[in-house]
Amino acid sequence: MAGQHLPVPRLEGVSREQFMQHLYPQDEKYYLRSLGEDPRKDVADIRKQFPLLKGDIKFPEFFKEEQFFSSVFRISSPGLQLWTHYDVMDNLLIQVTGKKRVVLFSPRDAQYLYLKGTKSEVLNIDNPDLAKYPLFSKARRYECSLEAGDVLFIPALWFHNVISEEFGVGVNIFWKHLPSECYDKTDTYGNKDPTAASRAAQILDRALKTLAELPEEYRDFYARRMVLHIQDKAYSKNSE
Ligand SMILES: O=C(O)CCC(=O)C(=O)O
Ligand SMILES: [Fe+2]
Repeated sequence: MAGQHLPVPRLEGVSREQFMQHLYPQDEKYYLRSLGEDPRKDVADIRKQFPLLKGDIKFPEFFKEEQFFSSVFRISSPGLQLWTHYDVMDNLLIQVTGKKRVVLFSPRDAQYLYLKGTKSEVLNIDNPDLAKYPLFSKARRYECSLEAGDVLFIPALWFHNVISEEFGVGVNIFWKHLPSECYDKTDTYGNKDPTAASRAAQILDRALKTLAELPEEYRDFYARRMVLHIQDKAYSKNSE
């Protein structure tokens, strides 16, 4: 617009570096996790959402095509950390560029991880608050470093915590290890518990409400007996 003065950024006292840092902060954290066409209904498939990359991606032949669940494009900024969580599908995590540290915990160590849903409440796994999370010190950590070209197999239910040590591009592939009908049909992220597990958890909630009808001393006694019954009937016999 002729004659009109447009606002010019005031740069007095600000170096070019400072200004650039303001526009493109180096410590900015970002994370791309690709989604399906309709994120609520469709699963991510990098071959569909990024057709230009299709030819560059060759899925390792570890499973049959009908077991395929999703393939997710992941881009992370340096320093980005993903909290400890589990997914319900088998997973190949492929590092394309950059470096990542992955810490894994066995599903058997779930009792030490202070879970809320699929996530651990212990966010700082390198310097945990042991006053708040005393059992965490019992969790055995398995650590590895992924560099460009590395592929990590993360079995279903194994907990993982990921730090991108550099800007990183990766792809992961989830596939079904159990028969298809065991999984929740509404799951788009690969992290909804198998339907039998969710149903059992609901029934347990009902059992707990029923136990609450008893006075504390009785409730405690019958709750302990139920724990023993669960251990006897449902724990795997080949522990460790
Ligand atoms: O590497 C990442 O950014 C996250 C990996 C992850 O959680 C997964 O593949 O399930
Ligand atoms: Fe994951």
